[in-house]
Amino acid sequence: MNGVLVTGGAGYIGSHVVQQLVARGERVVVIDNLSTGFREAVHDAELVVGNVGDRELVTRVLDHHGLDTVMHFAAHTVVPESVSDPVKYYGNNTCNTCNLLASCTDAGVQHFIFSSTAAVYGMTDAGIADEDTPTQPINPYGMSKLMSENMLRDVSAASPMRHVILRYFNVAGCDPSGRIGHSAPHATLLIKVACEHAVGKCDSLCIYGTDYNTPDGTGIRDYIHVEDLAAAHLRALDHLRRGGSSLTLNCGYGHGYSVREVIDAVKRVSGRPLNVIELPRRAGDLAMLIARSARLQDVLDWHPKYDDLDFIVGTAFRWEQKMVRQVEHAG
Ligand SMILES: NC(=O)c1ccc[n+]([C@@H]2O[C@H](COP(=O)([O-])OP(=O)(O)OC[C@H]3O[C@@H](n4cnc5c(N)ncnc54)[C@H](O)[C@@H]3O)[C@@H](O)[C@H]2O)c1
Ligand SMILES: O=c1ccn([C@@H]2O[C@H](COP(=O)(O)OP(=O)(O)O[C@H]3O[C@H](CO)[C@@H](O)[C@H](O)[C@H]3O)[C@@H](O)[C@H]2O)c(=O)[nH]1
Repeated sequence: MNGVLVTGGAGYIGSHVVQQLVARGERVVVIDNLSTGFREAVHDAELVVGNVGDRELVTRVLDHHGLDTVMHFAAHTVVPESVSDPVKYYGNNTCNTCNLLASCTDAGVQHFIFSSTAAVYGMTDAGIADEDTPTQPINPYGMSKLMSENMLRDVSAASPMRHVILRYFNVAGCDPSGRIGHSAPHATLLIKVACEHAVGKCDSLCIYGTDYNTPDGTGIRDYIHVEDLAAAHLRALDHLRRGGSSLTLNCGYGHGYSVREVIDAVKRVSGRPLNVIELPRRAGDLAMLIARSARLQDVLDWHPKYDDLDFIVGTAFRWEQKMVRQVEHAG
């Protein structure tokens, strides 16, 4: 019987994937401890509140529902926090993933799709990474994910399970219908923070570094809309169900925008002036990181629908406006 366990399905990216899975008629069960996720983000799927590292619980959920696929999003995700508290990151991202893999082996899971990150690459010569670029993470977050990738490859090699590792670049935007979005209260991601400022949640927006070796001196990233990323997960599932081999794939559009270009887009889309403060570089940041994503397009026949900065920013901005209205309504 087909069915998907989505770990971290109450979080930002997981909830968008759950929505797409349910929309095409998949049987979905979510497990999430709600540490950074929200019960309200899970529509139309069963939510089990618990820890992915709880081997007994996860095995029971997999067996009880007869689930043959796991999509693993549950993790801590804040890079600076991983530097100050590495044990938290290795514990949740690596040790809990090891327990989850043990549950998958026990329950005979066939397909595993893993949320990895561009942070596994670290410094690249030209700021562009393909899947064969050496992995040299420069922070514990990236290392915790790389260790999980390696565990997954080893477990797959020793069992009938096959996997797809998706290395996300900078994920942004929200469901265009406005049903779900990015609700994290202490977000640090540029597009979310800029949109929070545009709706008045904070007084200013900081640019971290204006002296990078880039055309306008600010950092360049490859921003992928969360709905396009979610669609890549469904393609990955189809690939594994067709009997496709295990894969590691970059998820990005293959081109980037600078911090100043993103800020201009937020001004354009919101129609609001922004109070921008220029600060020194943030520790651990790279000048540029862009995906070579031809493999994702070729192997999974994935084609982006929302490769447009103003569209991405527009969906993020409308979600922030909705959250402000909800707070005003509640007050
Ligand atoms: N947001 C990005 O730009 C980005 C980029 C690269 C990779 N990723 C990866 O994508 C995945 C999802 O990230 P997100 O941005 O949606 O973050 P998020 O914090 O919104 O989602 C993570 C979810 O996992 C849950 N969770 C955490 N630890 C858990 C545990 N031990 N047991 C059960 N549930 C647990 C949280 O409650 C939350 O709902 C993560 O694995 C992250 O590393 C995100
Ligand atoms: O308030 C802000 C926030 C960010 N930036 C800059 O904006 C760019 C993007 O930063 P951010 O949105 O924080 O994303 P990254 O630091 O690139 O990291 C994200 O993207 C990675 C994949 O590329 C993921 O692995 C990480 O989890 C996720 O935090 C960088 O140049 C930052 O210096 C600012 O100038 N001001």
